[in-house]
Amino acid sequence: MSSHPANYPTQRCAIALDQVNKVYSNGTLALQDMSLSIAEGEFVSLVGSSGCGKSTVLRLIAGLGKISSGNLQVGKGGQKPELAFVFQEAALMPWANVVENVRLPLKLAGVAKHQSRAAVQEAINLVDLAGCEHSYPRELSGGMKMRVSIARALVKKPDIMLMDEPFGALDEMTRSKLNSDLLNLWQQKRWTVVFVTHNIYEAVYLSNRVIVMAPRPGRVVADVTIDAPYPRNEEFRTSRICNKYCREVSARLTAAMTGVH
Ligand SMILES: Nc1ncnc2c1ncn2[C@@H]1O[C@H](COP(=O)(O)OP(=O)(O)OP(=O)(O)O)[C@@H](O)[C@H]1O
Repeated sequence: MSSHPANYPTQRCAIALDQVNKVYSNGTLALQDMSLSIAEGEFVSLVGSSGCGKSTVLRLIAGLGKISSGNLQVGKGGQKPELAFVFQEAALMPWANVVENVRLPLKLAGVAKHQSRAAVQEAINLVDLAGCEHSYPRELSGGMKMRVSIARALVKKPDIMLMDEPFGALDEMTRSKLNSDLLNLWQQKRWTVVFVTHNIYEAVYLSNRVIVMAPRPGRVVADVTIDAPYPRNEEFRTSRICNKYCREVSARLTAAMTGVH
């Protein structure tokens, strides 16, 4: 059984793209008629070959760039949700320790140091870095740096997490551990997650739905619901059902690349 209450993900729409087109200033049609609806609390992955517009979707949701036509709605009824972005590069400040790196978004928002202390410590604890508060990035492994990056995203208590290949540069063991820890966090915090990855296995393991995109122009060619309960553990990773979904997503990707849908 899922450890989510029965109403998670909710039926409330968190993000809706309706026939969105995105043309960059150099004329590149990055997205064509992209329609995608994501419910609050849902974990959705975007997969597709390089250049199919995955990062463009994330950037548009984040408000980093305008759609060319269509409709994009993030949040409901004029209430702007809190958004957090996590990139493949942890992009930490090398001269600052873990606490100062995690505190950055609060500092930029003008929150005084003494008022941010509890939130910073909570975020550090959540990513399992308690004890490393005073370490500098050069003293941390790649996986630990990514944990700091996730803590920095968590510190403002986001409603929506946008993750652009966050674990793409990590070795398989570290990626696998961070995948499990991310799922645990998601189950506690119930953000809406949009997760970009090139790794089919990771997408299936994590997601409620895997969206397969095709390039030139970028568009959705398949929307695969991963009908398997959470929590997903080691048993799920090696299960027949997980394997079945990986094969299905893989076939859809191959079809997308060869133009046969
Ligand atoms: N700022 C930009 N100006 C012009 N074209 C752009 C810009 N950003 C992206 N593109 C183009 O838009 C298309 C989609 O790019 P995007 O980065 O969204 O793809 P992606 O699926 O995330 O690729 P990757 O997996 O390689 O990161 C590509 O053809 C890319 O060259």
